[in-house]
Amino acid sequence: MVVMKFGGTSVQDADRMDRVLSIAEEELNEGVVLVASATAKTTDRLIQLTQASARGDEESVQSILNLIKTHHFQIAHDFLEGEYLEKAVARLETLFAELGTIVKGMTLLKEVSPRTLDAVVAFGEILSTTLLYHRALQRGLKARLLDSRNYIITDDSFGNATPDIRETYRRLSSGVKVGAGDLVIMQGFIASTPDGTTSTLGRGGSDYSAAIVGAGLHASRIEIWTDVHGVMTADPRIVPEAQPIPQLSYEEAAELAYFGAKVVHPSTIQPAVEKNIPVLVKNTMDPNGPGTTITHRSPYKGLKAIATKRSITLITIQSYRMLNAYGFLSRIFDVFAEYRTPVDLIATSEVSVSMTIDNKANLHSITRELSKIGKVVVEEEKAIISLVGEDVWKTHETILNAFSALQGIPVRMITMGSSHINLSLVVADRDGEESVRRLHRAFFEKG
Ligand SMILES: Nc1ncnc2c1ncn2[C@@H]1O[C@H](COP(=O)(O)OP(=O)(O)O)[C@@H](O)[C@H]1O
Ligand SMILES: N[C@@H](CC(=O)OP(=O)(O)O)C(=O)O
Repeated sequence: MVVMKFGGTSVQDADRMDRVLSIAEEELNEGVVLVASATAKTTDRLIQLTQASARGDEESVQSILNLIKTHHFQIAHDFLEGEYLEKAVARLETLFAELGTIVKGMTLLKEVSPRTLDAVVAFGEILSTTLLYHRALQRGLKARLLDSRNYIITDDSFGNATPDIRETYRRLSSGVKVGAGDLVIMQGFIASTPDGTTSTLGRGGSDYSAAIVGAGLHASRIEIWTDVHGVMTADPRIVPEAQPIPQLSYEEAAELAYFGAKVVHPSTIQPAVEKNIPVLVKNTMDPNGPGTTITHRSPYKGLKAIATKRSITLITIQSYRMLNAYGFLSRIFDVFAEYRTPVDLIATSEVSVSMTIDNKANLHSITRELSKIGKVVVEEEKAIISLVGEDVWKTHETILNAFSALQGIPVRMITMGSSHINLSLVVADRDGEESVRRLHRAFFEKG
């Protein structure tokens, strides 16, 4: 059995949805679980909808709602007919009536809790899979539509919930049977708490859903279908010369994903690693292309790709009380733990510690607490540039070449992951893209 995940751009309209079903059909003899995201832009629009409701801005609420409605009804009319169209339209009407009721409540109260936000954004995936399902039936496929909320069970951290993996695997293995010829359609991103309240796995979370479903059902592989040729040597939006990487290790892929190569969601890799299931990243617009295969082993040592993470905050804490002291770092990290803020990079000297964080939600409180320990300097608008590959910094040429490529661009911090897999630099955000382009030129565009 294969799990195939299709992202928002892969299901953006009727043509793409048809393409997706053709790709899935090719693999139906193995049995397919198709995990789909909301159509491109829909999740953003649903979030805008909640923001407009919170302002009590009824005019914007109606216009966003109409945009989402028109788009989905258009898809239904574009590729469905007869009873399939009738059934799909009836289902869409019901879904939009439910959404309308929630939105009315929000607009009246001018209040949107994280729980309500999840209830609203979940409609994106429910709508897209409803359309895929009816089209699959019209195409004569043996299709079933499941609600992921009955299988993926999380805690109540709405907006970025953590799955209860054991319960989720239990429900998947007892409730989802996939035989040869079967097409099971499920939603990415959405889940529920044990009492049935809708939750979500965080933005971009459909990859994670696919990996959880793949691991829970012992899939032979997990395919992530997207709008690029695979994991590339750099973000192709920044570097048009970027090339697909045929093979990567889980560790390399996780590092790249975490440090900004958003083609694969960072958590995706984890459930696949644990069950040793290969992850393939492929292009919906070029299904016969090789894509990227992510497995346990790296095919060769050295640099594979350059990733970048923007809008980073660098926090430096300095104190002479650090000299020869112990327990200092733990006091610092307790502050980050208290405010549930992950630290990405860290560099220390005898009297100072520099750290980067991505999430600024609690920056003010964190700074206030850290000031009790030492002098704190906060620098915003930074970018992390990561050179990733097994043993990437073991050869001194990588470091020499990197610094010579970056001549004239001030490097604020440098760290080398102890796993030898990541050499990261911090530069000003405005220098981020130029740094990636120069490094890519130096390492991948020679000759
Ligand atoms: N190293 C990289 N390789 C491939 N794509 C990358 C990389 N870094 C960033 N990206 C971006 O990731 C995008 C695909 O991710 P995403 O938008 O989440 O797709 P989807 O909607 O299919 O889930 C690509 O369009 C690309 O611009
Ligand atoms: N629709 C959700 C989940 C997701 O993963 O989408 P995509 O696969 O298009 O990145 C989001 O936009 O965050």
